[in-house]
Amino acid sequence: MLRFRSFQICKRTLATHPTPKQQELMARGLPKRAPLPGVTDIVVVASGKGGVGKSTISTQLALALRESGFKVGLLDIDLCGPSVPYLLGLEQSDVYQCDEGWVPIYADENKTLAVMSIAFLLKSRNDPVIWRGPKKTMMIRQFLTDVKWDELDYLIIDTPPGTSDEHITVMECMRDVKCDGAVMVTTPQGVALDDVRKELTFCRKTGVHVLGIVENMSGFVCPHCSNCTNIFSSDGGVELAKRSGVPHLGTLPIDPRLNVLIGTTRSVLTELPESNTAQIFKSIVKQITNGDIVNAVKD
Ligand SMILES: Nc1ncnc2c1ncn2[C@@H]1O[C@H](COP(=O)(O)OP(=O)(O)OP(=O)(O)O)[C@@H](O)[C@H]1O
Ligand code: SF4
Repeated sequence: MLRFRSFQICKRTLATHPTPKQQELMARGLPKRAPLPGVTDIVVVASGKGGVGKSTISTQLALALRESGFKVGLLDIDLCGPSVPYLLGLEQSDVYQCDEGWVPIYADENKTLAVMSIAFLLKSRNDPVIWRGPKKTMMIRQFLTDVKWDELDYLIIDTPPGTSDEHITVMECMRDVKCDGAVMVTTPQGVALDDVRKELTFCRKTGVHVLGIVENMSGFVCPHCSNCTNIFSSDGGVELAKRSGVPHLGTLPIDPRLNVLIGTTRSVLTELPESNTAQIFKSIVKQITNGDIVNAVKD
């Protein structure tokens, strides 16, 4: 049986231990709340629908932020199907506890990418998470607060799909920990868009600021000539962003070369620097980091 003990949260505060990014922000006179000790900005990656590429985007976004020089944490709270360890090839890693909480896995020697997932607590990848309602809720809440992150510029949170109870709990927790914003992922087709539209309303109701929409799997990049072909409809995410009054952060095609990176901690920025896919990730990173999500208005 899995055990998830309660811990005293680290007492480190923004005032006594600001990260370099927090110091820079304070020097610029911008007020900043530090909802999790040591964490400057929290970005949640969400969608109203499953299978649209949340985990892929969370992982590559975390890696792209790391390549851009930030200290990054990646928290996978998809209790139904935690796939971040698989995507990063960290499935065999073991987490352990210290007095201050769970110690995340570091994806590199320089400790620039820290990873925590529910999957690290399961004996095998095939083990289901069998908790019900209140236990799951408690687990998610503890998971958010009981990880001992080192100082992070960004914590990326990969969430469960939008219809589950867990998802609702996660988004409610986001409000409580004062998340800086949500990146909504959709595919261009109507079904996914409908779900994301509902998710946008849900974010508005729960007071989670939406940083913008990423349209994923929009067209297919040929592995031979790199031409992009629109197999289904395209631009649904762009339209939704326009109509909802939220930024469109980028449109990613289905790029089979992304799948080659599965099981590694390599970023599309370093592996395919000339590709359109890398440029799109670069642009998303730029919008998140330049857009000063510190200033993001919480609805
Ligand atoms: N832009 C892309 N190009 C190529 N493959 C992609 C792309 N985006 C996602 N995929 C692939 O699609 C599948 C589903 O992606 P992913 O697991 O990231 O979705 P998800 O939204 O996190 O799913 P879930 O709702 O189950 O958590 C994976 O096999 C992933 O490798
Ligand atoms: S896009 Fe061009 S290279 Fe790729 S399969 Fe089609 S014809 Fe061939």
